[in-house]
Amino acid sequence: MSIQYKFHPNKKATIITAPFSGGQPKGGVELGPEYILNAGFEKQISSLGWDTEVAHPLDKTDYESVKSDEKDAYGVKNSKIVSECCKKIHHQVKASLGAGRLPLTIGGDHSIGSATVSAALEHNPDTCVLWIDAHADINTPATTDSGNLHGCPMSFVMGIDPESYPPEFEWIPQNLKHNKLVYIGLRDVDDGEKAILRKYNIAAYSMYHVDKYGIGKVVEMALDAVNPDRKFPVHLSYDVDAIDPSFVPATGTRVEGGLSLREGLFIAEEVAQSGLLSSMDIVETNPMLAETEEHILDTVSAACAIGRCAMGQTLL
Ligand SMILES: NC(=[NH2+])NCCC[C@H](N)C(=O)O
Ligand SMILES: [Mn+2]
Ligand SMILES: [Mn+2]
Repeated sequence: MSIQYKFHPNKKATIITAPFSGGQPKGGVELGPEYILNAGFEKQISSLGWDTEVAHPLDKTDYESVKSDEKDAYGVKNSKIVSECCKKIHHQVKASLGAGRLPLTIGGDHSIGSATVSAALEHNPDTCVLWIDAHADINTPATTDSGNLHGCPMSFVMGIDPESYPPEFEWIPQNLKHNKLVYIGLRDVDDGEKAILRKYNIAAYSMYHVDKYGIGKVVEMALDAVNPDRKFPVHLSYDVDAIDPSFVPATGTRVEGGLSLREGLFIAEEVAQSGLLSSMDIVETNPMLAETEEHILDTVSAACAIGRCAMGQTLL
């Protein structure tokens, strides 16, 4: 039986490329979308019955040559280009949703999460967010040590400590409520982020919970936390580093002790089964950090598989 998508009954999707690396210092993550598309991703999604199109909102803008490793007066790096890139992605995600299509944004680093999540919420304010990641990405410019903006998108969308934001981020709609976000896969959370998670009582399932309860129960608890009646649209923001680096080596902030590949794919399958998927990101694939050809293949294949599972591929 094929899955019914409540918010996308006509099964139309836009694959949105976000070839951008300015949210973190390492080069190569901007090549993620190209590798994923070259692996045949669009065909894989259309084979599942989706009417697909591909959008390139960043066009050929050269962000790489203007990227810098200097923190600004607010303690973060590259605010101008991150903001500019996010604005373009935000408008594309909103346009796709407005046209009745499921936006599937492929990165690129996770700084674009503030663009996609805020767009999903503008389209439907009931949307809840499943953030699958080793990291919480909820630093504010005041709490971040690294100054890397891919570690901050969730604070921007929630409007946590807005006085600390560079003016470039004033446009981001602060439209995500604290009870609408849930994490799975966490295992490297900064102290300032832990304080934020506690202060706002944000639902979070770390690898400890995955080991303790099993992934099936954890996904159920996660959906219960943000979508108890299973009626709200789901934005799935998937950082490939949630999966253990032994399966997904080519990513910029690897953390040992992650999800098995099957656990990682199960999350996407279960979101698909809920029928509530409305929009999605797959980010942080960095082919340049591979040490071997096999590393590239493993990582790109995992990114494609995450997308296929969320878009309705079943094992039988
Ligand atoms: N999207 C990611 N991979 N984020 C990693 C963030 C790491 C760290 N918490 C930081 O703020 O820099
Ligand atoms: Mn991460
Ligand atoms: Mn992330």
